[in-house]
Amino acid sequence: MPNPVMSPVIVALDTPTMDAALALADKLDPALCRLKVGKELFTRSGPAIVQALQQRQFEVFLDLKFHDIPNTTAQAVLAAADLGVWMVNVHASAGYDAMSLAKQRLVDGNYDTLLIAVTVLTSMSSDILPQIGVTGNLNTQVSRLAKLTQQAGLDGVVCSAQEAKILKALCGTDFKLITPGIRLPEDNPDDQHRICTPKQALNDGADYLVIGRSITEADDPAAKLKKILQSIL
Ligand SMILES: O=C(O)c1cc(=O)[nH]c(=O)n1[C@@H]1O[C@H](COP(=O)(O)O)[C@@H](O)[C@H]1O
Repeated sequence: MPNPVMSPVIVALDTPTMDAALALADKLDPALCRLKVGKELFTRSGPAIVQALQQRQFEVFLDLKFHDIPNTTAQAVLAAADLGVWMVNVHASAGYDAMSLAKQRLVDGNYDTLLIAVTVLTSMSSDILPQIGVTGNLNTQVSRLAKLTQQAGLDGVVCSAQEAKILKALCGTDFKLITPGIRLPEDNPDDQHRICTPKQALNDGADYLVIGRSITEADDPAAKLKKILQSIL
């Protein structure tokens, strides 16, 4: 197993091919970041990409956001844990039973893979929520799903850093907050709606920062990662 990494940055390798992902990984230092493998890359490359990154000493967050009936969700989480990944996620809106069964099976199998749940995607804003039947306040919805996730025994949630303060107060310091939608002031927000700078996110209580395009589309990804790390010193 790789050594624990002190950096809070998780770089999202949202590339279409394994070759492109490994070319990016080879520019990055496993002492300075973890890597996230998401739906596009995993669907194209499968477990081989996870193994190749682990061989390069990277800890991997497998971001497949499982959202299914309890048994299917739990067995998918176990399959991810069998790959030796550092962290895996589900959607909190799969519900308490799916989350708690998945966590129970990890505990029963003595896995140390962290299990977290997505609350409300950072690409969503309050005016979009009614499209999916959520008519209440966005922070209320994020808080409800975070509390449900904690009650189900998971290790933390994916949320926007804009909700970090509220969730740390609600769920306590041990409950991990993983925050995508991170941008330096000069970066393009792309399709993210609830964004925050790395420094503000950490000040407000985020534990990990998921950062994709700001790093992966930079002319020099390693230099951009270092710039981000310097901004949070
Ligand atoms: O679970 C995630 O990682 C995730 C949840 C969320 O609410 N928002 C979100 O952007 N993500 C992921 O975080 C990454 C963000 O990438 P960038 O917007 O390029 O920094 C993408 O890989 C998304 O799939």
